[in-house]
Amino acid sequence: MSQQHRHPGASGRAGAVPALPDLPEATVARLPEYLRALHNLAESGHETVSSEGLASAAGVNSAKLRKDLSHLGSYGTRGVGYDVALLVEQIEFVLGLTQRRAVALVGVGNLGHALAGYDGFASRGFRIAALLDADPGRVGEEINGLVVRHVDELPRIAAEEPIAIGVIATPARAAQAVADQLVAVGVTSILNFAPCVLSVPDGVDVRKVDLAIELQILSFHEHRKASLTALPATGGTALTALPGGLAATDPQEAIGT
Ligand SMILES: NC(=O)c1ccc[n+]([C@@H]2O[C@H](COP(=O)([O-])OP(=O)(O)OC[C@H]3O[C@@H](n4cnc5c(N)ncnc54)[C@H](O)[C@@H]3O)[C@@H](O)[C@H]2O)c1
Repeated sequence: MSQQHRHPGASGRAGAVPALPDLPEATVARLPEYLRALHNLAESGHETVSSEGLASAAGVNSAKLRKDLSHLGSYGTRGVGYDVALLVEQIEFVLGLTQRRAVALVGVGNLGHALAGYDGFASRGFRIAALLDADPGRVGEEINGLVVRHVDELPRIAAEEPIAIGVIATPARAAQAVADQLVAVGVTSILNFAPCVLSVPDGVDVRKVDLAIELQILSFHEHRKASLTALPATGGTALTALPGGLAATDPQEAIGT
């Protein structure tokens, strides 16, 4: 997932909750991984965990984990490690998960149906409050106990209950208009599944999920691995010819590594 837009000085949503630490974005991205690992540890009866244990459960290196958690003022206890319940509490507080946030999902087609039927949001602090679509043929359909409403009802829905996050699962050609509608009713966080760049005002955060891009990045690594095994050793520096006469001289400078 990529971050498309973030307004200046907004890391950690400064202003909304003044006591929050100003965290590096990469740390913010890892906190949900720690949280998931901590929940699993708690479920299996662990009350404490070492930084190495938590790092390996979360799939990161332990020095990075210690640095991340030090931003929260969490250093663990020498010889004991971190208190699992306390760390869950701290991370949930920082991520703003102590309140359940209302999500409006716009576009209830193939992907929208899958998202609307996914139970995992509730256990992670989110509640799908509205399902919206422009197709009258979809309006009225019930998914997981929620009835699909027409997207034009968005202002009424947002007036009934503030929408914290808007999820866009429409075709790309409709996504900008939907983003504008969400912004117009006060939504300041958008998760965009449509393969396009959205233009939003300052103060609105957009994150984009594009599985095709993830596959393309993996494709690059596959391609690179194949090219490295095909090349004879060149004393550590491989020179790979690219179309158009370009050359990649440093295979370590791969995107996404
Ligand atoms: N991010 C990913 O990894 C990923 C994966 C699959 C699909 N997608 C993208 O997700 C989007 C949805 O894909 P899909 O397969 O579910 O498409 P779909 O055609 O099945 O569903 C799209 C829905 O959006 C609705 N819609 C169209 N315009 C609208 C508007 N203005 N307001 C509200 N609803 C509107 C349609 O009526 C339809 O129900 C596409 O942009 C697709 O490219 C992304």
